[in-house]
Amino acid sequence: MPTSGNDGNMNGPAKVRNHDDEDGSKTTVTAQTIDELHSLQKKRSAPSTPKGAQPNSAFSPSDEERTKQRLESISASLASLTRESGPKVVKGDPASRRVEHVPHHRPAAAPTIAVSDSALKFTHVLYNLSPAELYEQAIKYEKGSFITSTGALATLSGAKTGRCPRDKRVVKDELTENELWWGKGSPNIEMDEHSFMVNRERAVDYLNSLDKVFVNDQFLNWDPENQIKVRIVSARAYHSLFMHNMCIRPTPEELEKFGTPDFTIYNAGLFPCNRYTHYMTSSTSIDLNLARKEMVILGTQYAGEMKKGLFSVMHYLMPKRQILSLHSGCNMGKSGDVALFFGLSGTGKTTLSTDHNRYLIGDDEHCWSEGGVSNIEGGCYAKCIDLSRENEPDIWNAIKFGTVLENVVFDEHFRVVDYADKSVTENTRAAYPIEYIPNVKLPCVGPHPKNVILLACDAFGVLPPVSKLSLSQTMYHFISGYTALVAGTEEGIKEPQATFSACFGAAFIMLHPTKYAAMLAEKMENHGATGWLVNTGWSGGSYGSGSRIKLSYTRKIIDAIHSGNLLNAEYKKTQIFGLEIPMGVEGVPSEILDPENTWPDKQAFKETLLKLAGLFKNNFETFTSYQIGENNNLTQEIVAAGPIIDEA
Ligand SMILES: Nc1ncnc2c1ncn2[C@@H]1O[C@H](COP(=O)(O)OP(=O)(O)OP(=O)(O)O)[C@@H](O)[C@H]1O
Ligand SMILES: O=C([O-])CC(=O)C(=O)O
Ligand SMILES: [Ca+2]
Ligand SMILES: [Mn+2]
Repeated sequence: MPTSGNDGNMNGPAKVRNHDDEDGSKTTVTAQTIDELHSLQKKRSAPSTPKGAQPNSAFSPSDEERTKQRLESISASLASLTRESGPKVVKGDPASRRVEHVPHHRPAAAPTIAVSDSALKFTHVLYNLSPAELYEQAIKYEKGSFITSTGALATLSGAKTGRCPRDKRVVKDELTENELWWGKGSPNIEMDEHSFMVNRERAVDYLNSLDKVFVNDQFLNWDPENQIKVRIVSARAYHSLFMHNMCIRPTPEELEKFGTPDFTIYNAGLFPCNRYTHYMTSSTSIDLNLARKEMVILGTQYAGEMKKGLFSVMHYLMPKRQILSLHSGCNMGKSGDVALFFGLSGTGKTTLSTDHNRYLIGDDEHCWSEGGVSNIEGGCYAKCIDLSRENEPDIWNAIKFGTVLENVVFDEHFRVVDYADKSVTENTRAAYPIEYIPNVKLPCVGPHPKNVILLACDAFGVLPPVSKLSLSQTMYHFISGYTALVAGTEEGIKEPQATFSACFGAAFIMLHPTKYAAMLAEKMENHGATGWLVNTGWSGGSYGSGSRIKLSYTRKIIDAIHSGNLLNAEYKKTQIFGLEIPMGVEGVPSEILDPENTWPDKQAFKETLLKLAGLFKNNFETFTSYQIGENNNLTQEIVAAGPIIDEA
């Protein structure tokens, strides 16, 4: 606060003075009290639709009515299903005196047995807070929340720093029993409706026991005809800001018309599930009920569960509308050419779709419909381990005010993040709104893809840096969903671990993989898309002797795919995997294009290649008994497009 020059009291505490003091100075405030001064600081947000008359009343009767309806809707979301109709909800922070609109909530003649003390208390609702408000909530109330030197919000996700796929449950009822993929290899582990309700009640009771909950009303999917309205009820500002960034943010006008959500998440992750509950095998449970359109989270605060839980929902809802949901990144060139980037975690979807020379449509979850592609999300979720300004400038610059930084380590005084530090976890992450990437394509939609790039981080070092795939090879590798990362990178040399995850995201799919594969084949064929396999992993030997392919080389390869130069290059076919590899790529040393050249020990190369081929074959066996598409020809072609191990 500026101090008046002729005040004569420069050393004392600043005084609040009235401006019609004797000196009539304009440098003093008009407020009479500190409270009044504070009340001047915050201006009411303008109502989203201009109301014409009554410029002084910020809330016209219809605004009031709308607020009441919204609180009733939230009260219904939070209602216990075994007691009275819903908790008393109040808008605003309980710590601030400005509490708005207590709805007159009168349960309809509840029987005494249904009345409990919890029915007498209020639950404050912090509804669609802004990033600044969420920062303040996090810093005030959530241990481990700090502002980093670039303005991001550093948070801790608690004991869980990654997803828990084994704790995911899906309600098996008459409908889902037949519709979903169950059994071996499926990510859908069943639970019954009753156990779901036990967990739901547990989550709702926990949330209602708090002074306040956060509620986000947002959208999924940039395709306006297939948009899904989601409500996220959570206990932490971290969760609310994460979803604010990751889902599509409604405009004030859209929020006014929001109405009833299509899907609701109850995130009670701070509270464990009860292992006496049927189907519970740990204190963590992520439960999906498609009939009720609800998800319950207990026993994990890792925010990625919400993001990927909703992705599972989309993997159910979209194929019903003949829309293919994809675990892929997506970008578009200046001339409108769209590329999809599939790959398991850590293979480069976010890194390679964030390309300074192209428009970003999205980094992780998309839909491919009759109209083209659309991003499901409103934000990106980038891995931060070893992040550098040089290699990934756009992601680096996106880590600023508003961005959630999970589980990173920083200097205690300057709050400069050390991205190399894995003390909390190797899975450090940044969640930021997509418009933090400068060349974003808004709205995040594009025409039909021209290139479908399958990313594999092959730590065995035997897959070529790039190969052009036939349609059946694309399907073979899509269904296989291969990558091989190295487990404990710090404990010296370890065998790479091959991972096969159908559709490059088996943890999120709800139907049998062949359903998605058939849709992809049809769309690629109809729109003339070319498939590519890009190894972002090892070259010159397996993990331990070779090294990871330079990101700059991979970027050159991707450039050549986008430009169309690679489509017409000269090719040769590899042994065993039968992959077409180019003789040259601009900016990439030719000798690395055939991995055999880069291995000093040719015998070791051959053995490792055969070993990997065997792993592919074993994995694919479970799919050979399924038919893909309308007739059996495609299935046979796809099986034949895998590696051929000649025993002779
Ligand atoms: N040649 C390369 N190509 C791609 N990424 C590379 C390469 N070399 C190193 N990397 C690193 O590998 C990581 C790829 O992670 P990225 O976040 O892009 O994975 P993702 O596929 O988006 O995973 P998720 O689905 O978990 O978000 C980054 O940290 C990147 O810097
Ligand atoms: O969901 C997460 O935690 C991160 C992610 O994108 C993935 O694993 O594919
Ligand atoms: Ca990613
Ligand atoms: Mn992902």
